[in-house]
Amino acid sequence: GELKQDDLVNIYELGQGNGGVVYKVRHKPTDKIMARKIIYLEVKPAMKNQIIRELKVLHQCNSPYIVGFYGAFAVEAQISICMEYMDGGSLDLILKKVMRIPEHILGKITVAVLRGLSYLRERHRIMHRDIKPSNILVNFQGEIKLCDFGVSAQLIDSTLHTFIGTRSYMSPERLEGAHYGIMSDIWSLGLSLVEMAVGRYPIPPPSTQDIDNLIKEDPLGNRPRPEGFGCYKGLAIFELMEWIVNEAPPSLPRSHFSSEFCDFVDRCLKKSTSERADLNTLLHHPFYKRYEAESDNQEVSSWIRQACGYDLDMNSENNNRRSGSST
Ligand SMILES: O=C(NOCCO)c1ccn2cncc2c1Nc1ccc(C2CC2)cc1F
Ligand SMILES: [Mg+2]
Repeated sequence: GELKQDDLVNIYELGQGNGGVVYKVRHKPTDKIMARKIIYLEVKPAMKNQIIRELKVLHQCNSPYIVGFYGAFAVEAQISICMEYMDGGSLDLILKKVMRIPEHILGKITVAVLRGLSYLRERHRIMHRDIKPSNILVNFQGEIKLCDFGVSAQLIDSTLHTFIGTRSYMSPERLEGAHYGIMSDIWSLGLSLVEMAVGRYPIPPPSTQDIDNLIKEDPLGNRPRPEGFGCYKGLAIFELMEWIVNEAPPSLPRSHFSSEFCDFVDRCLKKSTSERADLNTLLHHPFYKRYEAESDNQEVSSWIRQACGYDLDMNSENNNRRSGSST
């Protein structure tokens, strides 16, 4: 049945950011644990109803690579979107916990993101519009799923002006105000992969020396990050956008990553959309092929558990530590 506010009990806040706050909640009638995102919108009632109507399409968005949807409703100026609770949190929070994400895990993440993007395009004729580590969620079963994609055109329009951010995963063509589409999601995937592989937002690109320091210091990439690392006082957002549009794209050093992985991100990060690989090309790329065969989630499940500091032999219920979620 329909979700309504009075049936939900807040457990704790999962995250905040970019105009939304997310709570871990319990749905009393079914005792189901959910994530509830609340977006504040001062819009006319007609627009609010249109947003809720458009969000109902999410009931048809069923894929192992897309976060589940339970329902949406509006109360005053709040839009609530209730979705599957992912107990491993989002990849930006995982990245804060560990130094870097190892290549074999990034391979599984790439498979999930490309399959999720394919599902959204083939079955719902939509692009994601906001691919970045905080919109890729994981759980202790080792599943990797996408959230916060642009299913409601009215919600997109109503939140366009609320862009708050210190970093951009937007493609050069989108930053320039040109027409953009799925190819813009491919750029965002490439940039996200470089960030997760190296351990910091990759613009301006880290020097080879930076990379050596990153890897030499911590080859396995699992030591907790020392204070101050990664939150380098980078460029201001406008300088960042100028850099993305005017300078060479970031790339991975072949000294520390496989040539297939380096080639994969290079093809995602071509500044010209005509040179950039499209979804189908990437689905045939050796880097994707290397990981698409593996069907079990066990490897990712073990890695997520150790990254979240869970002992492998304890189940997650015993630890009531918090895990983050998308914002
Ligand atoms: O949440 C968002 N941006 O995050 C910024 C606010 O923290 C956005 C934006 C535009 N959108 C247009 N339509 C939906 C959304 C949408 N949210 C959203 C989309 C899909 C799901 C699927 C069930 C998993 C959950 C969602 F919450
Ligand atoms: Mg988000």
